[in-house]
Amino acid sequence: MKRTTILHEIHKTYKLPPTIKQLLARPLPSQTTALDAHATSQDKESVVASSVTVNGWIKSIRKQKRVSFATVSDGSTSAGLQAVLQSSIVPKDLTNGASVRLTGRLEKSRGAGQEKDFIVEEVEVLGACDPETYPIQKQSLTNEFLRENVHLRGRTSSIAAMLRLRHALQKGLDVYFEEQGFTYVNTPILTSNDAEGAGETFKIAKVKPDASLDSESSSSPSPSPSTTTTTTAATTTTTKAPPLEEEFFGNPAHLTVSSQLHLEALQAAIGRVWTLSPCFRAERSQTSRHLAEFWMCEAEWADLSVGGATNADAAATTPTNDGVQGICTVVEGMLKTVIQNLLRENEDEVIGGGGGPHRTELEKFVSEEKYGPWKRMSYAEAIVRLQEEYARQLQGSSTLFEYPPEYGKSLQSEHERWLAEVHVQGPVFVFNYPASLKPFYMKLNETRGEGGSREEEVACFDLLVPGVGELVGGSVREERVDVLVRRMLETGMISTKPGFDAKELLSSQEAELDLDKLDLGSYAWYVDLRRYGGAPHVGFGMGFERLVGWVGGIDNVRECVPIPRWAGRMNL
Ligand SMILES: NC(=O)C[C@H](N)C(=O)O
Repeated sequence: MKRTTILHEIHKTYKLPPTIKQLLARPLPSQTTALDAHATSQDKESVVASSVTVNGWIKSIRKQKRVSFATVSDGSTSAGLQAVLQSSIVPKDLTNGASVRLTGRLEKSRGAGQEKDFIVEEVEVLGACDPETYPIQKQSLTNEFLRENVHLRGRTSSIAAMLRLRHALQKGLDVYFEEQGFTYVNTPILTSNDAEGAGETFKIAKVKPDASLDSESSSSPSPSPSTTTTTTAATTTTTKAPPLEEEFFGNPAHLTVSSQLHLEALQAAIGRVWTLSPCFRAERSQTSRHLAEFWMCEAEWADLSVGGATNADAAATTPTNDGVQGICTVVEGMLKTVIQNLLRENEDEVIGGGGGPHRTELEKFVSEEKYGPWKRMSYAEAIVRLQEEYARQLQGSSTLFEYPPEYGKSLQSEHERWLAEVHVQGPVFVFNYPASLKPFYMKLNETRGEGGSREEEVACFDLLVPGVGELVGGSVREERVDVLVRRMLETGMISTKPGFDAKELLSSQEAELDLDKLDLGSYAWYVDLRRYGGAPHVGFGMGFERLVGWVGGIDNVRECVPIPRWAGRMNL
């Protein structure tokens, strides 16, 4: 048997009934004549059967004397199925929110607004839903009300559309990375490192020691430190102090803030890797762009062209595939692929709440004719543009940046949004930030800014997009052991072994730091990656919820994740 035939047989035997989306996409039996003589048996099977059973939830119901109308949804599409029922078969508990099994036939609709009607012959209420107390009422509900009822909010059409959008975006990412020869890998959630060195990790609490290990060790001749002996004049009693809690893994553990470091280890083994993983940041931030638990799409790949000069200023106007410019090219390709896929699959329902201007804008950004390659500018140039704008603002325009832009300071969200929304009016890559603003793993450029006047800069970029600000960040990774270790020592991430002084080592005239004098702690393995066949490589990370927000035209990342968590809120 041919492979396709075998697969077809398997799909026939082990298949679930069609979803509403699948049913609505199939031709009706009355339209089968449209299938010509060349139609395959698969085509014929995909015609709607004469009797179909649908499981779903009642979204709305209008009960009339003779005939009742209900909209039924199973979540597979925003278009509900329009069910027409003889009122005589409508049970009392067929109310908004109830889960039902309906059997009947699909017919060409006589009403406007939908192509097909579902003429119901049998109704079974699988789970009733008290219409008086059901929180998901038909009137529009505020985001805050739905966050409080997060366990039920997937029943609303906007959150359900967001869930389908996440799915569609993930499929698009899969397509792009597959085409580029990447391998999808899984990285750990628990880690011994703070990948950003920014101290925003959630720590895993210590645990009580394992009692069974205790009894094994009780045969040891040395007394347990948790046993104390109290002597009084009359009696001698032995009481056990509560055992000291210990690290479960033997060393401190955290929830990961980024998969990057682990991805780098896998990259150094199989070349091109990517992941979409949960990340956790213990920031108290209450902004519309931050969550304590979020998903990040991250990729690392070997870039053997990166070995040379990495100062990308020269390449700013002609995108090349070297160094940081090469990463920007990949990120642009990835986003254009993902958005094109979405637009082609006509996922209109999930873009900006049904298309409209937001869809048109996205179409423009991914079109080579209408928008072209995305703009790129160095951090130094961005600061100049922002300072010009600030000067204009000081001369009397109504809004004034809260933070005056200054070389050497981080771009604030207001700066990022002005660059993307007003200055460029579209996505813009900002590259080569001062090293002091960025983490230890970013590669130091070989030249210090123009004329040596600026600080040392790193070969990195942020992609800023309208409505969101920073969507993606990435860099060439520092593969030179000495440069890497120096930055880690300077920033206090690693220390010296007893008897050595960090300041002295850093200022010594010796060409390279002596690793034997350093305590690399939990970063020893990361340094090893460079010592054993380390090669130039690059990577980036993209907040998945921010992508969902940008593409979906959704204002707050709390509405871009199924079950959001942020400082002060975790209802389930
Ligand atoms: N993988 C990345 O480059 C993302 C970066 N580590 C971050 O967390 O922002």
